[in-house]
Amino acid sequence: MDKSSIPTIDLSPFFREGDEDGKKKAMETITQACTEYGFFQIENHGVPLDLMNQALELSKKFFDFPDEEKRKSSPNSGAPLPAGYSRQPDHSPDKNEYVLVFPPGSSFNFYPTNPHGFRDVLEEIFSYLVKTGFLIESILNVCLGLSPNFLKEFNHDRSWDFMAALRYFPATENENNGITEHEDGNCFTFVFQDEAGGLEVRKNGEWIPVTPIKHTIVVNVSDVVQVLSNKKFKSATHRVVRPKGKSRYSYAFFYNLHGDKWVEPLPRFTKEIGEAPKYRGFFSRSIRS
Ligand SMILES: O=C(O)CCC(=O)C(=O)O
Ligand SMILES: [Fe+2]
Repeated sequence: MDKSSIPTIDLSPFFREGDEDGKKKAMETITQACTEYGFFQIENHGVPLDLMNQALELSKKFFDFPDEEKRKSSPNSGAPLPAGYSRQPDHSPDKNEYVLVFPPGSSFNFYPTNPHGFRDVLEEIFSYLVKTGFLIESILNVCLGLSPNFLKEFNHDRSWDFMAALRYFPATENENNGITEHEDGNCFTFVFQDEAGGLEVRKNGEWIPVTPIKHTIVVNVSDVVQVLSNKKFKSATHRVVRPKGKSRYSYAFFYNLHGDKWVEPLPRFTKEIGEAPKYRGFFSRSIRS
């Protein structure tokens, strides 16, 4: 594996019958990436490529509207969840704005009506990302040596997932923070991005740029998988550095755990192999990291 970039894995063997060798090789690379730092990219992932293009084009159009237009789809102050358009407060070190969406059909959703077709594309891509989530979940089970349905049974309720269409403002002379370094608190996150670049993952103390490759999706293993596996798989530390002279557009899809779920290292990674748990159990809360 090239030390200065993150691996890209072709998932096509999982979409055809009988390519056991292809699946095995893909899973070996995924296992290595998750053991080392919890980040990899996927291609032939099942999400239609023209839909990814459309989603990025429409979010760019939306974010280019004047504030007044964007704020028409801001959540009301009494809204139970901040669906719709929001912008990080001026005092935040994170300089981005975003549209937050919950699963299609959720009564919490509050979609922009402009540009035309944005809502349809957001709903469609959300559904595809859930399907790719099922696939990644089943692959992670096998990579961890768990039963193929383990994560699905552990976490069967998909109504807690959400997705953000994001726009990062261009860096200024003095600062370039887009999202401060963090780990995601969910199971795993998918990111796809335009060509601007700026996402970085920390590996052995060094920041590695996740160079955009058109039509790939970044998979970011998060805290729940790290805790269940007693840190066999790492929750990746990542950040976004804003490029100069241009905005950056991305989508982040959070494959979450449903509310108030007890999470602790599994016996398979602790007492069954004589290792002490590295974490105490906790109730997960499904919140944006
Ligand atoms: O926009 C990105 O590339 C990453 C977003 C992210 O890390 C997050 O929202 O947690
Ligand atoms: Fe993140």
